[in-house]
Amino acid sequence: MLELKAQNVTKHYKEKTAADHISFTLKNGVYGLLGENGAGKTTLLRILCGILMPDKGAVTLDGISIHKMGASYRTLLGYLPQDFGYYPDFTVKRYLLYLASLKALPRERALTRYREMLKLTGLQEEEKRKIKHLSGGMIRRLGIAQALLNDPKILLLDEPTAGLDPKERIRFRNIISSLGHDRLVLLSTHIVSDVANAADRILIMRRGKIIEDQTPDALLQTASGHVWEVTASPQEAEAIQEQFPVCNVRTEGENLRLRILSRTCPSPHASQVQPDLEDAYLYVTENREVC
Ligand SMILES: Nc1ncnc2c1ncn2[C@@H]1O[C@H](COP(=O)(O)OP(=O)(O)OP(=O)(O)O)[C@@H](O)[C@H]1O
Repeated sequence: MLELKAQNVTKHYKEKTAADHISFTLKNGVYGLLGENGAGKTTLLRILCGILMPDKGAVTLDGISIHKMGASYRTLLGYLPQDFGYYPDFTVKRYLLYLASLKALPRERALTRYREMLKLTGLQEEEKRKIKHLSGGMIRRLGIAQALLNDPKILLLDEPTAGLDPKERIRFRNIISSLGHDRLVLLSTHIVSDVANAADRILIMRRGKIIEDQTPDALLQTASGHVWEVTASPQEAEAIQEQFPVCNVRTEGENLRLRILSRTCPSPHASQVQPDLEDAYLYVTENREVC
């Protein structure tokens, strides 16, 4: 099994530290890289791809620097950047076969993989359509199809669900879940539900640092006992929101039902509830502010 290792990876853009002494080891499975916009996810993925050199630290595959591996690393890699480049006037078929030739796939193999990828991503009916006529969701699926053409053992996906509607999102998640068995998939997103079911491990990134690296169950455990719900009048709700991080608010008649993070019981009327991953993510990222 492959072992992709980041050791003390650090990257600065002038005074900004986008990756700050990041270390982890990834093997086969699906990993969710969660973090708000600007946390440093794209920078980290570009470093893991070998497109960007870290200022400090190293990325190794089975103990060998990915930069030393060069082309042999790239044959193992599939990458879907946030804005992947495509040619709007190409048809789906022309585009994927063109990408297959860039990845140096022999003709027969290219055609087989092309058919398999169309099926996996549900784009069979679109093969003759020009990319400029596809929906945003179809284009994202085309992106994953191109990233998978060479059957990569390492698949890095940068915000693959950005801009998708809920139905496309679910479809995408199902594709991702089916991929992680015999490869390493790292998926970056700022949307917790994108990785809640699919990820074997969740890495949370904040201000260039990996602040958590846990299984979803362990992450839920972290927030256990710290999530509460309370019904409050709009005035009371305002006071609560000033005091505690609020995960969710919903209207209940004239009142509001608040879901809040607190280490101790925040009000005599509050009841403790089981955390979900959204709560746990907020708990971890807002930890210093949870009283
Ligand atoms: N080429 C660059 N020059 C200067 N600063 C940069 C550059 N690329 C990224 N940054 C900064 O580094 C930080 C991390 O950016 P990065 O794009 O890696 O984060 P991200 O988590 O992927 O965010 P997003 O989801 O918005 O893309 C941000 O503050 C960003 O403004």
